[in-house]
Amino acid sequence: MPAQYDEIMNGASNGATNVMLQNGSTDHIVKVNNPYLQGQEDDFLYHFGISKNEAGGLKECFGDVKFVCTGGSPSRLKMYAELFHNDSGLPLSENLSRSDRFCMYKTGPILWINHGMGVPSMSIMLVETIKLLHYADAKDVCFVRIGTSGGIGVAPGTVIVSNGAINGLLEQKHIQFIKGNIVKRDAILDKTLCNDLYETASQLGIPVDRGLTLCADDFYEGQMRLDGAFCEYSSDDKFDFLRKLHSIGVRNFEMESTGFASMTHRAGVRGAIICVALLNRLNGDQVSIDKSCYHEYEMRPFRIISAYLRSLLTENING
Ligand SMILES: O=P(O)(O)O[C@@H]1C[C@H](O)[C@@H](CO)O1
Ligand SMILES: O=c1cc[nH]c(=O)[nH]1
Repeated sequence: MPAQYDEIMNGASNGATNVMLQNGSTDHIVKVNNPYLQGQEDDFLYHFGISKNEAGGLKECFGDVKFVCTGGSPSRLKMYAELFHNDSGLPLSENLSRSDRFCMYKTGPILWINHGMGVPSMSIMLVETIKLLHYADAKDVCFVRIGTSGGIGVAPGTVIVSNGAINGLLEQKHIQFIKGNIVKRDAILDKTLCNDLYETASQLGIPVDRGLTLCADDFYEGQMRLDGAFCEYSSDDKFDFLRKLHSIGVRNFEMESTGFASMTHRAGVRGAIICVALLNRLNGDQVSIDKSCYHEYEMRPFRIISAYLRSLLTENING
């Protein structure tokens, strides 16, 4: 058994034995809906390098998880986990992922996992995390994507709390291709969690707005940039589209929201997305902010989730 799992199970590295996180739900399991899994003795979560029948048991390791915080970059998520460990005093685990695809850190009942760029990468992470938490018998889990985005008609640095996620056809649906067909699934975020995060941002004095998030399949043409390697539309086309999006309530572009909203909904877990706008796309396409400004911006979603999580943490005196 790797040292880090051993430590976690002995309560040495995550403090899970006496920490509760009250997130307002009761006894909702993390759902999987796959009859084939029932007949399968073991299940290897390839992109984490973790098995269902892990020595020591997934329940002991992950059964207490109440929040999964996720975003694209592995180093950013590691930094968030370390900062949350400092903010909360909760012990920080080693990287629990044995694969280099994703990192996974644990601070008490909170997991910090990166998802890479775009829905295809993120969906692999979500499927394996949903199965992991299902096998661990975790209950009442919330997932929050804390990320970056391109703002539409908002000042750079504004954090957008998504009140819906739309695909490139401007529908609140996640599109998959299965069996040669297009399958569309509802993209649904948790209103209460979104409202709570919006309130937390307001209380912290962080510039915040609510709006729809457009989930693009790429950074350039899919977001109507004029600075990609290919561009077969005009500047007028771009601005017409951005203005149309703004008029129907879209406030930012990113690349994961519909997949995130539909998969969390299908798993019966509550999901929310808060992304800082790195730029206002009505003013340009290049993300050319300096390093310290970028850092200040990427810290804003973290400051919100950290304050929110700390407000939910209580000591379980019976633990
Ligand atoms: O991980 P974040 O939220 O920063 O990811 C956004 C969406 C795309 O994956 C990426 C493009 O730069 O930024
Ligand atoms: O413009 C942007 C910035 C970050 N992420 C995106 O997907 N688009």
